[in-house]
Amino acid sequence: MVKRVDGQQSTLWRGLKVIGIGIRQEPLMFSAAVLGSALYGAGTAGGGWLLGRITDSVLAPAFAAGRIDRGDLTTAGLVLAGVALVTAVGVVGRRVAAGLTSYRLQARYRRLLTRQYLRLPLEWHHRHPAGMLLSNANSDVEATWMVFAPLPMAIGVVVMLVVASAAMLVADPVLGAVGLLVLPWVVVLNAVYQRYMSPAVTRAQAERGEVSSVAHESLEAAAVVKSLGREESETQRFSASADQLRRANVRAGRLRAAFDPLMEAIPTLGTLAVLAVGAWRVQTGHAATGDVVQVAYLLSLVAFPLRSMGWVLGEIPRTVVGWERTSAVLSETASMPYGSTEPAPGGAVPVELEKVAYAYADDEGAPHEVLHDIDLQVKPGRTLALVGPTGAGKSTLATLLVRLVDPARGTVRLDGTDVRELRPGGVAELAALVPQGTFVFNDTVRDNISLGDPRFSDEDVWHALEVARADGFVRHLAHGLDTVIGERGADLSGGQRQRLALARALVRRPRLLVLDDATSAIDPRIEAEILAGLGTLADRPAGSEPGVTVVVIAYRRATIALADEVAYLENGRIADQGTHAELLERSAGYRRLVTAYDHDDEPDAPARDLDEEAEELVVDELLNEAAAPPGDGPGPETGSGEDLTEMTRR
Ligand SMILES: Nc1ncnc2c1ncn2[C@@H]1O[C@H](COP(=O)(O)OP(=O)(O)OP(=O)(O)O)[C@@H](O)[C@H]1O
Repeated sequence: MVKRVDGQQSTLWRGLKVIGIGIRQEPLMFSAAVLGSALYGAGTAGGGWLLGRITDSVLAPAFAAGRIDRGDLTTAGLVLAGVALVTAVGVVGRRVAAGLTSYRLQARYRRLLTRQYLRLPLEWHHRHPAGMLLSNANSDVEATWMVFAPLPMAIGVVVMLVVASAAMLVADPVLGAVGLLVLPWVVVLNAVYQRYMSPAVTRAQAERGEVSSVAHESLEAAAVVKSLGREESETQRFSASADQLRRANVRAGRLRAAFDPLMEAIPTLGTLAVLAVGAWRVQTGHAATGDVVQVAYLLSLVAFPLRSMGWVLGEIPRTVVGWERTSAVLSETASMPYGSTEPAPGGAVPVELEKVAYAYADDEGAPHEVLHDIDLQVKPGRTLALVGPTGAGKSTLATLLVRLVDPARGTVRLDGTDVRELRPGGVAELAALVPQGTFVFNDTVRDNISLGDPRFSDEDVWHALEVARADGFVRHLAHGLDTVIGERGADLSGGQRQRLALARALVRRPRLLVLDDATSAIDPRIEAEILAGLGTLADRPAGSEPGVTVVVIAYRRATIALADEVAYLENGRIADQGTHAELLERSAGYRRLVTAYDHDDEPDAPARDLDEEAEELVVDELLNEAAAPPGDGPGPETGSGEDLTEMTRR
């Protein structure tokens, strides 16, 4: 009957199934909580029964005789104290165990979700906003398992309900029956409550996810919002979303507020009925005063289990909504297939792309191809600059090279092996990507570089920092490698953050390094030093290719100048490939783009002449240096480089 698919019943059924899953995962803790609750129920109901007996056998005779038997009174007091102790142990046990059940389940599902987020391929993440994922791992998990706080109480006090009902009927069947008349009303009330509450709670939970998404976006874009003076409109956007959540919560709260007093009132009305009928039955000699006291007391006790069942039923819609939202993520099967090929040891790897195409899914899920038939080779140890107008597909190509995504067609080969055939973790051993957006963890410099990997000693970390030309500023930090960098590296300059991100990739001694605009805030001279120094990272078997193969997405002439060759990408195709000079000569698109880089931002740059001069000096020098093999001689030492960086940024 419960399974019938109308709104309320199916919600209840689905909720019970989720509860079943939780119980199977925490059977011991849950049983302990129910046991504690049963002790409490038995103790409380037993106390009621005892009270009736004490009234009849100790108090009533004492009133009749006009004197009290101290022995009887002491025994009665001790028995009642014993029962109270059992009840107290039950309450504490139930609270602790119920809390542990709920929080352990929450912790387990947060871990599962986090693992799933990390396991799911980038394509899946493209389709799911980060705010939504946060909401899944936070409020949805909480909503799912909070039901385990009142549940043991509701189940345990069934004992109380049964004991109290039996005791009522034994004390006086007529009075007991009058008292038990409240039960059907409670069931009806709960059914009505579920029907109205379920959609209200579903709505509130969805709104909670939405608020979380908007908040996450606003915080992510804090700098943009502030710099463009959009605080007011962002505040309004957030307010609108928060307002929707408030309305949804208020609606759910109103329903709860209407339901709770009714739930309270029903047993109280029952007690009134028991007292009225009881007074009449005592008068007519059909019942003893103790029976009336006992039934009235037991009925007031029954109010509690009924309420706790109401709490559980009130939580069930949230449980169902939370579970559906989290299990949607957990049941995602999207994954990347892996082979078992071990990456062969060696030095710089050759890179080969053959007829590679890649498509993103649009809003309707239809594929939208952004890279078409890419054929590209990079010889080991060479540096290739990927150049192209915005949206040409450079970053997408970078993610394919390190297998963050797989091509829709074609093959990406590293060291002659299709990346799909490498064992899990194989690509990460060969290649490292430093992405466009530099991410720095709110952690020490050391952990930002090693990411907690114990394979890397402090010596390795310092060496990577040296190659990334980050050792200078790290040595000046208050605690060196132990300095905790503020959230997202807010304490560092853009160039410093980029160099840390670079060191993070370099410490892993990649044999292919992919830099997606990862040096844009670094002074070109330092950038040249970094690329020239990459060879010193190599700790490779004799006879293997030296150094590192580098693919660098370049936006500045200074960066392009550092490459051995250039691939010019236009509308998702390789329009031309060759040296910078060759492309300047024969590719009109490339020429236009590179010239545009030269004159970019012209109207807005106040120190334009100085900028141009500085950049041209550096670029000319670099173009000359680029002709010589890397590592021919160290570049000039240029201090922090941040000032020059700002001058020479396009
Ligand atoms: N997550 C995504 N979902 C859908 N389309 C995307 C996604 N990321 C990029 N695209 C689209 O793919 C195309 C190539 O984007 P990509 O970021 O690779 O270009 P790019 O050359 O690196 O651009 P830029 O120089 O601006 O960084 C663009 O048309 C872009 O709109």
